Amino acid sequence: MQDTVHIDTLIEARWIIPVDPQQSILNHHAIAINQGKIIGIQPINNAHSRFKAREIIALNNHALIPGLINLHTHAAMILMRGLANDLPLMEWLNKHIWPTESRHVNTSFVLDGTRLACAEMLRGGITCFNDMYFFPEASAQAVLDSGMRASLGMIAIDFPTAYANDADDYLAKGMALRDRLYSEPLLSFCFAPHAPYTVSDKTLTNILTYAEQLEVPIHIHLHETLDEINLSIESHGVRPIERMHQLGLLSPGLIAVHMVHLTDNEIRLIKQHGCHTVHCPSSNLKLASGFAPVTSLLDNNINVGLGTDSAASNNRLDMFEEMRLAALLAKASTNQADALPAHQALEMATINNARALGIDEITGTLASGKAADITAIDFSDLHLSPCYDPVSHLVYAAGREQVSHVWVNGKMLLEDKKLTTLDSTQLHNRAAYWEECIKSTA
Ligand SMILES: CSC[C@H]1O[C@@H](n2cnc3c(O)ncnc32)[C@H](O)[C@@H]1O
Ligand SMILES: [Zn+2]
Repeated sequence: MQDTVHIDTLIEARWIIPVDPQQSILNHHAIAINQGKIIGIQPINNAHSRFKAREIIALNNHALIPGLINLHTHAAMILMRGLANDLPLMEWLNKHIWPTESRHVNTSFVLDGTRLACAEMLRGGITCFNDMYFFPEASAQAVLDSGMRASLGMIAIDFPTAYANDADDYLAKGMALRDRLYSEPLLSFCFAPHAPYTVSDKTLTNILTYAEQLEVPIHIHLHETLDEINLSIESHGVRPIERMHQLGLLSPGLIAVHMVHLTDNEIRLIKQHGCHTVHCPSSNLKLASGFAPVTSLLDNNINVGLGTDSAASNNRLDMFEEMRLAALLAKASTNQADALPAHQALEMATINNARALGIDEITGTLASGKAADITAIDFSDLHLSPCYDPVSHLVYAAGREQVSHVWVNGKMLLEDKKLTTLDSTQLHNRAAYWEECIKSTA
């Protein structure tokens, strides 16, 4: 007879989907959580004899999955959602987004925008995101307020903004922030040079040196559009991936976002160097950037994660949408119905993303010893009944509206669809304020 173990929380569920290659789906099991960590996953009856929980949450018609991770976003840009639509990337950036950013983006914009984005992401079952934006100290504050996990970009872009004067200033500010918040358990950092067309060789080389010293990943937009590739050939004589290769940036520390226009040789290089890639299907479709060769990347055992990009180009921060689109696009673009099956889409949104961020020992699957970053999906709606395969429903039939509960590091941040850390009324008021500001200068 084993001793009873006193724990914080026991969550019972109809299905537990660990997204762990060693584990299949578990029916009528419970997850035991103590001090922020998963300490056991057992059949419900066994769990009750083994654990005495301060709080028991019975989710009898729900699935529990690892918290979804958004591997590429610019959270604060949610305040520009719907501002400029139906445009290709360069026109969208040059004529609309960059002028608006230059007029309005400051600490308070980023704080309000990132809080609003955290609210949307939590309501959609996202527990962690990888961000790239100006004033990351304000993003950090919003993330801490929300209780989410995040990786923040130490950004660099070779033009001055209200945030920094030049590349060295951007990097100094980013690294000072990292030094200050280094011990925050839910925060991590990436270097985030914006893109090949906005960052010089010198800045990229400096970033590489710092990234190697500090053992921090580099997060960059890469091969997003044909315009980007043509610009690189005009300015540098080579395509962007070749340039990154020449500069020494291709490595397992690189998180390359978009990766839309790739030759076989470029795929070989990415594989050889163990780079991580991020597929952003909605953003690529909406900006007409093209179709990333995701199936070829996966067939070459390249790690492919999933991201939303910003709410200004997507226009949602919805990882259910990205999983479904990734799966459907892979099938249509290869004429293979078995390309990118549902479970693989779920892996991309969880463990693949955690691996890219170097936090796969902490999160990305449901297993004993990992942080309790958990998303519960309610299967009671009519469109999810009957259910032969919960993973199929998660990717092809369910949506973020079915997310009922979210825990990060054992703390419940969404309870019965209600945010526990962020104030929705305040978020509405601040969004209305920014709408007026931006409209007044349009
Ligand atoms: C240096 S902060 C981030 C910078 O990136 C811009 N941005 C947003 N979405 C995209 C995209 O899809 N491709 C390239 N750049 C993008 C954003 O407006 C900020 O200026
Ligand atoms: Zn982006």
